[in-house]
Amino acid sequence: MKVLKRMKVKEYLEERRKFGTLHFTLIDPHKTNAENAEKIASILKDIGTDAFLLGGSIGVDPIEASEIALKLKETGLPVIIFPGDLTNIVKTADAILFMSLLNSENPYHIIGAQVQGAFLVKKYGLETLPTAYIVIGYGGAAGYMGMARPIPWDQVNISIAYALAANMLGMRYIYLEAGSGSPQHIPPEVIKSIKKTVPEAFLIVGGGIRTKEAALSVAEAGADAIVTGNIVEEDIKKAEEIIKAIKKKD
Ligand SMILES: CC(C)=CCC/C(C)=C/CC/C(C)=C/CC/C(C)=C/COP(=O)(O)OP(=O)(O)O
Ligand SMILES: O=P(O)(O)OC[C@@H](O)CO
Ligand SMILES: [Mg+2]
Repeated sequence: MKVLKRMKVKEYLEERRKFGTLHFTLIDPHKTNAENAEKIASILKDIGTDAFLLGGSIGVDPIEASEIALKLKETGLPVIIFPGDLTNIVKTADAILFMSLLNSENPYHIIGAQVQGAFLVKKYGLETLPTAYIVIGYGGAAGYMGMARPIPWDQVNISIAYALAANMLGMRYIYLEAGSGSPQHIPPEVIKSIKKTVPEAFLIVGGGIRTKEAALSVAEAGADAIVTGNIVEEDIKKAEEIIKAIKKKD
């Protein structure tokens, strides 16, 4: 595997997905400081996490976030901004999920924030990963702050139609979000149907994944990457188990 420094994040993700489901560790700068992030990063890198997502819905201090990004970068793994808003955009990251919350009721979260952030992203030289952000079910803080109209869990066809429309609009990455801390993760049948409809899309799935069984069911349904946030902060051993399970190290 080539080292990331000579590789674009997009190429790195494509290369890695050939070997199975990826794991993304989500770090929220509002909840984790640079020292703690460094510890988490070194533990989870050794177990096999593939990249770091950096972001939060609320209370992000861009100065702290840029310090955290620097620490995470020391692992050699990509640091990808997962923006809750403009304060999440920092120069020291490698890339950004340049995302539109497709099922928001507020155009600000569909195209407004992106217009406001575009010059900054360009100025910082961040690699952009064009992402459809689709909120399903619970929604959590992201759903609330992003004024999403979450798609009901059982309305599988509506979720498929969103993913198809995103793909037709040229969005390479599709993030299926159940909401941070969701009591339920994205149902496997939703993931399966979307994977079948848009097999070429890079499917990121997150929200409410807290056990290895849950992670495995999401991976087997066709997720290209699984995101875990809360469990990393609450019980790092469980996060390690999740990574080992999807990397088939158990
Ligand atoms: C600035 C650019 C390019 C885009 C704006 C991005 C959009 C559309 C944001 C609106 C939706 C939103 C608020 C997403 C948040 C995504 C995120 C960082 C989630 C991480 O989890 P938290 O929501 O912080 O969960 P906790 O409650 O566990 O802290
Ligand atoms: O914190 P959890 O529930 O793992 O959710 C992760 C992520 O999808 C939130 O945006
Ligand atoms: Mg958060």
